[in-house]
Formats: sequence, structure tokens, C-alpha cells
Amino acid sequence: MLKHLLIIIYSSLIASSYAEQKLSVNYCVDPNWAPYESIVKQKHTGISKIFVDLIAEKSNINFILVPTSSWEESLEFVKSGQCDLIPLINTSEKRRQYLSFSDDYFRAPNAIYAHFKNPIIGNLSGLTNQSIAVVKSYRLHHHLSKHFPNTNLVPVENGFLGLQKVENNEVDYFVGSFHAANRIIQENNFSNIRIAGIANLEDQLRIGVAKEKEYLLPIFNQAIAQITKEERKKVTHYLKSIKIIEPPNYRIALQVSCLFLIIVVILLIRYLQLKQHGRALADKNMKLEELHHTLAEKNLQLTELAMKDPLTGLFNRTHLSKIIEQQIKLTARYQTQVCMLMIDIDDFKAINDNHGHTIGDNILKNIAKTLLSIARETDIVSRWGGEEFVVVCPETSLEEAYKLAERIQKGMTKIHIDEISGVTCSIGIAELEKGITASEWFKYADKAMYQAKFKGKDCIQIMS
Ligand SMILES: Nc1nc2c(ncn2[C@@H]2O[C@H](COP(=O)(O)OP(=O)(O)OP(=O)(O)O)[C@@H](O)[C@H]2O)c(=O)[nH]1
Repeated sequence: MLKHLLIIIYSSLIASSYAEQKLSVNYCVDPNWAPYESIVKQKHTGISKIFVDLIAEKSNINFILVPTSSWEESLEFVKSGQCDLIPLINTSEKRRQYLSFSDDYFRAPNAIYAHFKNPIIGNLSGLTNQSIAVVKSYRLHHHLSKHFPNTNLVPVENGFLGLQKVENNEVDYFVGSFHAANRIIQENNFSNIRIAGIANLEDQLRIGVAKEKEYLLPIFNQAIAQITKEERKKVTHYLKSIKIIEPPNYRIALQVSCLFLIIVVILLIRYLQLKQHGRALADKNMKLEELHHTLAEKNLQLTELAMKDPLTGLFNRTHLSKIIEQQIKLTARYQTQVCMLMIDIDDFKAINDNHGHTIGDNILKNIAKTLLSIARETDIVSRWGGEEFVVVCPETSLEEAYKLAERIQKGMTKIHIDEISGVTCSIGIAELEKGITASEWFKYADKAMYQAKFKGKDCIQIMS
């Protein structure tokens, strides 16, 4: 009690004397604890700098920074007297042995950070035997080693190194100051880290003064009490300028990617199926077209077969009958002359008998060629049957038909097959008379041909 009274009296004396002569104090900070405090290019920056400036102004004390390279070094400096105070520090049993503390002036949470593969634990009681990185000599370090002896503590030099271990999955968790950790995550783009819980140990930060300078505490407390809400807003603004990182939600990203991949695969399969289907369809269409073509060809062949004599290729009897029917109609309408030549090869049986059927066939084929070459293009040359041929000559008079018959006879003499040198034929000619039927016309031509035979063969007879 007496001691406290003496300190107050001493401090007020000092305070009044400071009015005339400005007192200076040396202070140390944590050089790696942004945004709370840090040393950048030998200069103090961060939240504690805002408060130091306010307290300096209100207490009229000159604060001189003694730069250090680590928090541990700062603690050593204040112990050894190289620094008079540390402006932003938590109390702890250990620290109370060499420091006296002002009233707290800034409070902030601590959080638990984890690799996104590790589960959310909520708070410190969720920690069991995991590996936990924590900054060496921080109050949290002592707190965890005292209250969570089963955990595997990994002390690190600073928050960056601890969070880097989490990012690289070297430790399960990092426990540290909320604002500082967020800033490190953001600056270093640690994309694998998320907040796994809030540490139920709040930072209640204050000035820690070396024991031999504890007489300054009333002055500091007075200055702290004078800090206005407006002035505190500077700190809020400063913190707001730091974005809090929302670690990317990899699960959603993975799900979206999977969904996208599935859609792409389905579309690809569908595309390939359609392509295959299209190809099969095109194949089928092509085959169908080929089939259609073949069918058309076959039909043509069939029609030709139905129309033509297979041995000579001339029109057959059936087709000739149809043509003659048309011819009769045309003649009746246009009053033109049409003649029919009935040609019968003489003694063909003897050719067959003496030279064989194959030679006989060849002779018949040659006769057909001869007839086609001699007749006009408009004449209709046909094989009536066996060794009989019929030539129908539109727009032809009996005289012209007779001349044609003569040319045919002459042509026949030029046929040479094997030992056979020329054939003879008997030709009957009948003009299409008005009003007669096709069969009557045939009958007349046939009759004329038989008359020619009767006359001794190799001659031409006009129907009389
Ligand atoms: N090689 C061959 N012979 C045929 C064909 N069609 C009919 N013949 C033959 O022609 C001959 C016709 O004989 P005939 O009716 O007696 O007449 P021909 O021997 O010519 O006697 P004439 O008519 O009186 O001059 C027969 O021997 C038939 O076999 C054929 O497609 N090929």
C-alpha cells in the first residue's frame, strides 16, 4: 500500500517535471507480428504504433524504438534493460516476474488454423494429440504447453513459419493471433488454409514496463484512459484495410469440376454415339443406294430378257407382237405403208446335222448381225422362232421391201463360219392392208414365205 502511494507521489512529481523537460523511454516490439506490430525498414508500424503515438502525445513522453530481430530478443532486451517497455503485450505469470503491466487497451481473438484436409475443431478443447505450430515464447505457447500437454507442440520463430507448415501439411494446426494470421495468409497466398476454430484465450494487450520503470504506469494508464472512441477508430480503419481471406472452398470447386467433367463426358459420349450412328446411317444409305442401283439394273436386264431373244439379242416373238399392234394403230391413223418380211433360212436342219448345233447357233447369231446391218434403223428386226426371222419395215412400199429382201439374201451369202460359206433364205413379203389384224398379217407373210419355199427356196415372194 505504502509502496503504491510512493509510486503515485513519485509519478506526479515526475509528471510535473516532464512539463519542463520531456522524458524519453526506449521500447521494443515484436518485429514480425503485423498488423499488431512489426518493424519495416527499421521503423515501427502497426496497431501498437497507433497507440504508442497516442500515448506519447497524451503523456508527453518521447518513445524511442530499439529495433530487434525477434520477439524473443525483444523480451531479452526488456529483461536486460536495453528496453524500458513493450507497448503491446499480454500478461502472464512468467512475464509478471520482470514486467509490470498497464491497463489493457486493445483486445483481439486468437484462432486455430488448419489445412483444409483437417477437420473443424471449434475451439482449443478440440485439440488432442495433433501437431500444433505456435510462435515460440508467445503467451499461447505457454498456455498450450501447460493446459494441453498431450498435443505435439511445434514452436516456430514467427506466425509465417507456423502457417507455412500448415499450408505444406507439415503440422495439423497453427494457433495464433487472428488479425496477424489472416494477413500472413493473404500476403502469401496460402490457399490450403482455413479457420478450424476460435481459441478460447483472448489477447488482452497492454504496456509491459520493466520493473525499475514501473513508476511510469500511472502516467500510461492516464494516457490510455484519455484515448477517445474517435482515436480508436484509427485502429478499426487500419484493420479494415486488411482483407480477411476466405479460404477457397475446395469441396465445392471439386464438386463443380466433377459435375462439369461429367457433363463434358456425357456430351462427348453422346457426340460419339451420334457420329457412329450417323456413320452407320450413311453406310446403310449407301448400301441402299447400291441395292437400288443393282435392282434397277436387274430390272432393266429382266425387261430386256422379256423383250429379247437370248441367242441373237434380237426382239423376241412376244415383243414383236406388241410392236406390231402399235404399228397397226399408227398405220391406221397416218395412212402409211408398212411391210413385213418373213425370212426362213433354207435347209438349216442340214447345217445342224452336218456341223453341229454350236455352229448352227453361230450361224443364227451372224444372220441376226447381218439383218441389223442391212435393215434401216427404223426397221424392227426380230427372231420369230427357230431359223425364222421377221423384219417389219415402217414407211416402206412393197418395191422397197423387195429391194431390202434382195439385199438380205445377198448379205446371207457372205456369212462364213467354219466350212460353211454363205446361207440362203426364203423371204415372204406382206404389206399391212387396211383393216387386217396382226395375226392375219403374219399369216400372209408366212404364206408368201411358204410360196417362196415351194418355188425352190432362195427366192422372194410377195403376198399375192
Ligand atoms: N442350232 C440351232 N438350230 C435350231 C435352232 N432353232 C431351230 N433349229 C433347227 O432348225 C432346223 C429347222 O429345220 P426344218 O424345220 O426342217 O427346216 P429346214 O431344215 O431349214 O428346211 P426348210 O425350211 O425346208 O429349208 C431344225 O433342225 C431345228 O432343230 C436354234 O436355236 N439353234
